Parts: sequence; C-alpha cells; structure tokens
Amino acid sequence: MSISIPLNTTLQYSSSSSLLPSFSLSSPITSSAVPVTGIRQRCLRMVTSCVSNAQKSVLNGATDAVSVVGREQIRLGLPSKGRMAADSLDLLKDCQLFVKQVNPRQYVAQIPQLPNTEVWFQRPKDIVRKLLSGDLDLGIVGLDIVGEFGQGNEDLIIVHEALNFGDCHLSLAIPNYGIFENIKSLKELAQMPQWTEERPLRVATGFTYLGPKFMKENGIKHVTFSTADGALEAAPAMGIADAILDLVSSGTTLKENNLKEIEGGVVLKSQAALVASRRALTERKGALETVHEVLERLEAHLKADGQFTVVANMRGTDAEEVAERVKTQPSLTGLQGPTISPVYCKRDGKVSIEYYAIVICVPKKALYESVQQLRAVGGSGVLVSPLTYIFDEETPRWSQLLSKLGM
Ligand SMILES: Nc1ncnc2c1ncn2[C@@H]1O[C@H](COP(=O)(O)OP(=O)(O)OP(=O)(O)O)[C@@H](O)[C@H]1O
Ligand SMILES: O=P(O)(O)OC[C@H]1O[C@H](OP(=O)(O)OP(=O)(O)O)[C@H](O)[C@@H]1O
Ligand SMILES: [Mg+2]
Repeated sequence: MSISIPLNTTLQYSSSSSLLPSFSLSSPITSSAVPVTGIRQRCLRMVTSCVSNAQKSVLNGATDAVSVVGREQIRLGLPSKGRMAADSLDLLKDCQLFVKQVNPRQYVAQIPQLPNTEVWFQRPKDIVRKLLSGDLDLGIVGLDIVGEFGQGNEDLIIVHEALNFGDCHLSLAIPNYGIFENIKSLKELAQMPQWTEERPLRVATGFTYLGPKFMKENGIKHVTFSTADGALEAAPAMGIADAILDLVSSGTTLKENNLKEIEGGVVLKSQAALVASRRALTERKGALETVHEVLERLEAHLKADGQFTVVANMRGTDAEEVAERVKTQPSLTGLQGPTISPVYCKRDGKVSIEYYAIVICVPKKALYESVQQLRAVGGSGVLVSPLTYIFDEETPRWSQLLSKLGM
C-alpha cells in the first residue's frame, strides 16, 4: 500500500507518550493521608519536579522537557540491528571501549571503561527521536537519519560527522528507459512537459521529510510522494512511481533495476556520526566530560586509521643534514616533521654513528609514493607498521563542540 503525501505536508513524529508522567497534570499529588516524610518526601519532590517540567513543556508547546532530570547515568544509543549495528560496536572496540552485551536481545549494556554510561540499543530512527525526547544523551546513527528524523531540530548536535562507516548518499533516481532515456539532470527532469498539477512527478521514498523539502528547495512544483518500507527500486517498473528517492551505496540495486542517478539529484551524503542532545550536554552532570572522552578516543583512532608509521635508516653526517635531505620530498614531512635519531653501530670495537633512523607517519594512500621518496634520498630497510592511535594536544572537534554550545 502506498500513501500519498502532498508536497506541502510536513510529517512529524509524535514524541513517545511514556515520556510524560502517566498521571494527570492536575492530580492533587500533595494531598495524602500518609505523612510526607523520608523516601516519600524525596519521591514527591521528584514527581513534583517532573510535573512542573511537564507542565512547563506543555505550556511552551514542547513535547520533550521531562527527561533531563531524574537519572544519573549518561545514555548512549547504538543501532540495535541492521547495517550499522556491528560496525558501531567495532568502532567503539577499536577505541578501547568494550560494550558488554551478554546476548543480542538484551537492549541495555555497559561499557566498563565509562562507568557513568549505559548503552541502549535502539533502531536508528528511534535513537534520533529519543535524543530529542531526552531519553538518550548520545547516539551513533547515519547522517541521513539525523536529517530525516531530526528535521533540523537545534537540540541535536553533531559531535563527530565522519565515523568512517555506513557511507551512502540519498539520491533521486529515474528509469534508464522510456521518456527518461535522455534525461541526465534534475533540471532536465523538472523541465519535462509531462509534469502538471493533474499529473505530477510521482516519487517513491522512505524519506518523507527530506524528499519534499529537497524538491521544494529545487523549485519542483508538480510532484507527489508515496512511501513504502523497502524495495523502492521496483516502484517505477511496477508503474507506481516515476522516480525514487532512496539511499545508494554501491549502486548495484539501481543498476539491477534499470534506474540511474542524475546530476543535481543528491539530497545528502551520509555516514555514521556521533550525535548528542544539546540539553543533555549542557544540563546533565558528567555528559560533557563523557562526550569529551569518547570524542578523544574516536579522533585518536580515526586519525591513526588512515596512517602508517614508516621507519627507515639513512646514511648521513648528522641529523640536520639528513633532515634537510628528507624535507626535499613532499610526502615525508609526517605529522609535525620527521623524527630523526642516531643509530649507534659498533665498528672495530668502537661505537660510531653512520646511520640515522627516520620515523614518519604517512597516509595509507601515499605509502608507496613515500617509500619511493625515501629511497630516492638514500633510505634503506624501510619498516612499515599500522598506527593505532594519534592523540593530538586537543581535538579540533572538541573546540567546535564547545563553540556550538556557546561555551
Ligand atoms: N546501501 C545502504 N542502504 C541503506 N542504508 C545504508 C546503506 N549504506 C549505509 N547505510 C546506512 O545504514 C542505515 C540503515 O541501516 P539499516 O539497514 O539498519 O536500516 P533499515 O533496515 O532501513 O532500518 P529499519 O529496519 O529501522 O527500517 C542508513 O540509515 C544509512 O545511514
Ligand atoms: O547501492 P546499493 O549498495 O545497492 O544499496 C542501496 C540499497 O540498499 C538499501 O536497501 P536495503 O538493502 O536496506 O533493502 P530495503 O530497501 O528492502 O530495506 C537501500 O534502500 C537501497 O535499496
Ligand atoms: Mg532498498
């Protein structure tokens, strides 16, 4: 079944009703025959605070003001299943953060290295919804899901936008055949005389917020949307839609269904990101410290992931002379410049320095080029090993985060 969504409709999810206390806001919560002492008094204070926050949020027209109070643990949402689940756990493992999940159906887990943090496994779209409702503080999800379900809400902060997995893009695709055979761009598609108010361009998509927004931003007026849960690529051949707007990574599904992407048709590029609730970072005790630690670990791992450590020996008269030679080669400068140290050799019973060891980090992509350049300036015995972490003095994303938070 497909549902028609007019272009000017904004679909909004409604925040989980369990977020609001299940009692009525007008309940006489302070009247009771039981004396108000000890635990009861503390509970009452919590309930009163929840009610007053809920009342404030209702008064402000917001759906989401209750959850920042009332819990000590920082909550990190991770995808419970699907493409992103295993990669999220692997990434944390690579950062020496080991999520202890006893079995895959257990939706809450611990990270012993972050004792104040709980992991909650949720579907990606629910991670975004729960960040907004205050039920989660941090989460790892695709940027596509942040865009679609976050809808530009300012409470969502992207702490790290490139976690290096889940790469894909959201793109408009049309058939290779029929009236679309010669259409190569969004502009050409928009100018086709076929689309009128009575017979608009029909787009099938699961992205019912981003799809209409993209079309509107591109000035495409005569368009309607239908939605389905999967296998959207079949819709044009079935005659249900003219085009689809869906995620693409390898491009195989499009190709196999005789569809093509068009110039100007990419809505967004996506990969996994670390996302946080602004409110949690500013109001929840310990949240900012936790996000700093997670960010440092992520940055150290991700920066190192693209690099090799290269060690080579070079004959030379002194360290400066070797450095001069090395610096003539563009790929050999390393992170801050090469580290050069003397190699002490024993010759005829005497210690002498004829060689210098040079240590540099090189991007994985530039490895062979760097080895060639090292050889060209007299390098020999080149050893290459993977780099595990690069901890900089401070991560640039941390200062960006503080400025986003106005700190
Ligand atoms: N080829 C791809 N197709 C879809 N998603 C991809 C692809 N490559 C990477 N991704 C990322 O993976 C996410 C989808 O993960 P998953 O497969 O678990 O979702 P889903 O099955 O659509 O979710 P749900 O079961 O909740 O409908 C996307 O939001 C995107 O960020
Ligand atoms: O470019 P590709 O590598 O071919 O990947 C793109 C396809 O993968 C996703 O579908 P998914 O596998 O999640 O199936 P579904 O659409 O039925 O949910 C997406 O919706 C595309 O159909
Ligand atoms: Mg699909």
